[in-house]
Amino acid sequence: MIQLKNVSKVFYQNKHKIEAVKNVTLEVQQGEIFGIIGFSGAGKSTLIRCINFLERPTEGTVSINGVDLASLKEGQLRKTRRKIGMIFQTFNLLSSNTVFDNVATPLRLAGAPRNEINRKVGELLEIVGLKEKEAMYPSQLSGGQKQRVAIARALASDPEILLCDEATSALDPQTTESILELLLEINRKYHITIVLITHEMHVIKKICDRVAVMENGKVVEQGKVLDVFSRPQQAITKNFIKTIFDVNLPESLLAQIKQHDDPGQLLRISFAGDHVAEPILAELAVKFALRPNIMYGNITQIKDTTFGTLVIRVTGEPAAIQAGIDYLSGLELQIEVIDYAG
Ligand SMILES: Nc1ncnc2c1ncn2[C@@H]1O[C@H](COP(=O)(O)OP(=O)(O)OP(=O)(O)O)[C@@H](O)[C@H]1O
Repeated sequence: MIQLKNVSKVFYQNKHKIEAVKNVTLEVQQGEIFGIIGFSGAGKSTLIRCINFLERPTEGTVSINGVDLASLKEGQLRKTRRKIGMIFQTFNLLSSNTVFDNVATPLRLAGAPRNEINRKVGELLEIVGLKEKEAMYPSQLSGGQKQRVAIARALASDPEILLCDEATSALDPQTTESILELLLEINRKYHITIVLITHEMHVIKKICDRVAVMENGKVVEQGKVLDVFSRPQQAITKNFIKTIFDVNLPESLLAQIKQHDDPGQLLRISFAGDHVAEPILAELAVKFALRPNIMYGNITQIKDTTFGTLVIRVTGEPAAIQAGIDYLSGLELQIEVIDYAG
């Protein structure tokens, strides 16, 4: 488990104080994929670099499996760091080394025997799907292939934790998908804890279990991705979600609704997992004699769970509408009455 307690990091540039990370407390459980999202300059890179002490926090503690990194001597810290792999947006491969040699480097540095290196590098290149490219040089590879080499190299030390610093930001959408699939596979097969930073909500949605949202050096919101997605608290979180999943009714539709003689009640229903299959609209009609009309809907996949939102207009007796809302609320659906009058 990774524990960050009240971590702050201050830089000084020409005597100017920059508070890159401010009082961050978070825990990453063994085996989970934890995402940190924020805009450029939010402090994500600095924070993730504090996890392996590439940056030493100015204040606060970082503990890995209960051990405070600040308490370790240089040799012990190096040993702990070997269990924390890292990959970068810019891949950081040695351009004069072949794919094989890039992946072999950590093993050679650790003094592994030649036959062990050959076996392990072969196995790792197999995992990342690049066995046939082992004699090539980084300049002969695509961005996605370079990142695969970097992932294989990071795995060479059998890490328990993999830190990903904007690992897919330099890649096109299709290549991003395949690298995210690979990270997911590595997490599931080898139970490696992954901490990633990104400015793309799509990355969080696809592979993360939990997420922390950073703004101006602070973590302003954190939780399970599904919870944060369905009940975002902060404006910045809502904006990130909006980039991939808009829950709002288009203005033109709203204008049309206002013109109805009996506009009824507008409800936004959000649902996840099992509730996707429930015939709630038919129930409203049959049980409460309401007339539900679908105005707008959106559905998406958040890692393994389906999440959707539906805006409906219900007309009928006011008491029946309230009873219908109570009924939907009882189903553990998230119901929101949209105020369209204003
Ligand atoms: N070594 C450094 N010296 C001085 N200031 C720094 C240093 N590293 C980061 N900063 C500053 O700290 C703040 C946070 O930077 P950081 O790179 O952690 O943000 P980020 O969220 O990762 O942004 P990006 O996505 O653009 O990399 C910025 O104002 C940055 O200029």
